[in-house]
Amino acid sequence: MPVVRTIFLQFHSASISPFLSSAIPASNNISEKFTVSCCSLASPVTVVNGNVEKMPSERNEVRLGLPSKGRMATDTLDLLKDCQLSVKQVNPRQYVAEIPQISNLEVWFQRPKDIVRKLVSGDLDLGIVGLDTVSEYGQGNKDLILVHEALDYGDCRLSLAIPKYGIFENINSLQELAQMPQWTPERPLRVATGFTYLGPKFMKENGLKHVTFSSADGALEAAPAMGIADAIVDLVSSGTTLRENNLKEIEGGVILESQAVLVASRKSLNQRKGVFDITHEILERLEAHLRAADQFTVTANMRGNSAEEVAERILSQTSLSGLQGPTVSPVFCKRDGRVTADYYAIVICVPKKALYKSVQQLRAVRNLFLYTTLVCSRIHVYDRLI
Ligand SMILES: Nc1ncnc2c1ncn2[C@@H]1O[C@H](COP(=O)(O)OP(=O)(O)OP(=O)(O)O)[C@@H](O)[C@H]1O
Ligand SMILES: O=P(O)(O)OC[C@H]1O[C@H](OP(=O)(O)OP(=O)(O)O)[C@H](O)[C@@H]1O
Ligand SMILES: [Mg+2]
Repeated sequence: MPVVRTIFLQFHSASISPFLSSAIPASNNISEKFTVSCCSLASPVTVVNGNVEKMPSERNEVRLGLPSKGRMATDTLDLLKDCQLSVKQVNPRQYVAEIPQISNLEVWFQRPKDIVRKLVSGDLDLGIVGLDTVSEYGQGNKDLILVHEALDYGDCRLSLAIPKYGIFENINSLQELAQMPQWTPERPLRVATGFTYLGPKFMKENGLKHVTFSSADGALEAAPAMGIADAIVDLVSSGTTLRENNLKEIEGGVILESQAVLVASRKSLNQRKGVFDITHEILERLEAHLRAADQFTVTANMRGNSAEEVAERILSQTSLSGLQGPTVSPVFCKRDGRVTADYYAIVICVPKKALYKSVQQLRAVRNLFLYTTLVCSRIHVYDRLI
């Protein structure tokens, strides 16, 4: 289950708590990465991605970047919908949209990597992308804040994978790969990847010396069989693509565990009017939804002499006694012209991980009574944050 591991906004003060050094490590100004010196001109030409100004640009609207394409796009809209935030696009070919429930917020559809770049350049204030994209394109920039780091979709890992066959047949760990005599300065381990920041950083941190990287986009898994590379660094989810291409992951080879995250620009949060409040609003809705998604209501009808007696029976069970509740309500029926309540409907709220045990214990109690139904359903909206 998605545990919401980090919420970085402190709502009672205007400050942002210190955070996140592991996922987004050392500071690094991303605009340096896009600075190109053009040798044929007398003076160098600087190419930056987005806004060239150092300060946030003049605008009054708060901007949220959402993935425009790929598997994250639909899932992100679905999540927002579950949080009662409907993204209204005037037409599907337009890149700007609004969320009527939040005023002064513009939604911009962008490629995930461009969302990260534009957060850094100050052209977006908030964004939803995979942690892998934040880490790769954010390159440790301290301006990027993970406001929510577990949105519970887009789960995958960035992994090093090698062939199952040939010289790699008996290699099953990063250590064994590093110790292979084949890798020399003249013939290094050749790795194909789209993650040209995280890949080399990982190899360096793990002491692999003779390694070269080639950048590639898509269908990376074919590179070893084509003789273009010895290994790959790519996203893995089910593992099917690796398996079908005769590749394997190795012990110690996971570079990053990723899922969708809500990212903000620290500068925007501190300096741009409205960003903090809107972030708070979105975060509360996300939290309410994600917490509720882990909770189930269990309803059972039981026979008893009184509501108190039924409640006592239920609370005598260890798994059920710690829960708030139960709610016990009489179920009325008319018998021989008289209205009576022989049955009681009990409702308890159970976390997903306690569901099986709770249902088992309810069944045990239920055996003492006549029963009609036992219904479990996911709670869709929590009415308030705990
Ligand atoms: N196989 C996967 N399973 C689950 N999530 C994934 C998987 N591959 C990628 N992701 C997540 O979805 C994000 C977007 O991936 P997606 O493949 O949709 O876009 P892309 O790779 O940038 O574009 P494209 O595949 O069209 O070139 C990734 O950054 C990652 O967070
Ligand atoms: O472990 P699996 O479930 O098989 O998923 C892994 C594959 O998914 C991604 O590719 P994608 O489908 O995005 O295609 P791409 O290579 O064109 O990006 C990733 O690059 C892997 O190739
Ligand atoms: Mg892809």
